[in-house]
Amino acid sequence: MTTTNKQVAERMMVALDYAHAEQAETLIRSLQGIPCYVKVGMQLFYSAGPQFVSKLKELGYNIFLDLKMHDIPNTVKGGAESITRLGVDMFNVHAAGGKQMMEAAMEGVDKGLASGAKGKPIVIGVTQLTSTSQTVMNDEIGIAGTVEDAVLRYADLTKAAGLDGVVASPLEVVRIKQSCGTSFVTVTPGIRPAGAAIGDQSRVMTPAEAFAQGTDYVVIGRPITAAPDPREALESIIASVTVSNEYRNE
Ligand SMILES: O=C(O)c1cc(=O)[nH]c(=O)n1[C@@H]1O[C@H](COP(=O)(O)O)[C@@H](O)[C@H]1O
Repeated sequence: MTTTNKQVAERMMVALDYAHAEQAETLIRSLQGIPCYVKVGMQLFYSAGPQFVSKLKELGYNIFLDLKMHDIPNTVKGGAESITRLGVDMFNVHAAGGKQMMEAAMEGVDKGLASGAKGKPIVIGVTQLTSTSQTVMNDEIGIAGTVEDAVLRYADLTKAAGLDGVVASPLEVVRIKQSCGTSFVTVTPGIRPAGAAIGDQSRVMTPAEAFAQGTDYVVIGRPITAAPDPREALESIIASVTVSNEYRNE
């Protein structure tokens, strides 16, 4: 793997959206040697639990634990403390829980660190889910204005609460970076290589386009996990970013 490809791979987060640990293990084996992040979401975590996260950590993976906590501040604080002790590299909470809830998450991280956790995880706020369209946000959920403005509002709130970044679609990255600064981390799902099925996603971009917006990490699930050859799918996504000439890894 070339240095550029390695740098791109390190910013790819493969979503292990499986109901059983064995399925995730099969995928992990097929991706061996590619230095990507792996994302453990609720489907896998609720079935395979913290032990499986520890196992992935022992294999040397960087882990994004995507449990999207959204509860009263005290409960989120306790959840964040437990997650920090688990030793993941990144986790998320819903920005819609508000500033006090997000601050409580950061207090939970501090408590986890004080009780012996090894490293501080990157903590990010979920803005508007990438499956949410303009129409759904306005007419069903009842939030007025553009999706982009709603995402921006959540991003500013997340920053004010002291978190490290947000989950958003790549379409909003430029404005988030303008408003919150270039070091404010953006994690962008809703990634679809050209021609791939969009499925339940709504606000999508190709991997090369997402990196050209200046995103830090892209999250990719089904375009890899549902491919006949997941390793080949990931390698060709990595190569598509390299050849775009738009990706800059400063
Ligand atoms: O927090 C997330 O990771 C997330 C936020 C969001 O707004 N949209 C979103 O798709 N995700 C996750 O990103 C992954 C996208 O998967 P695919 O649509 O299969 O590529 C899934 O695991 C989602 O749970």
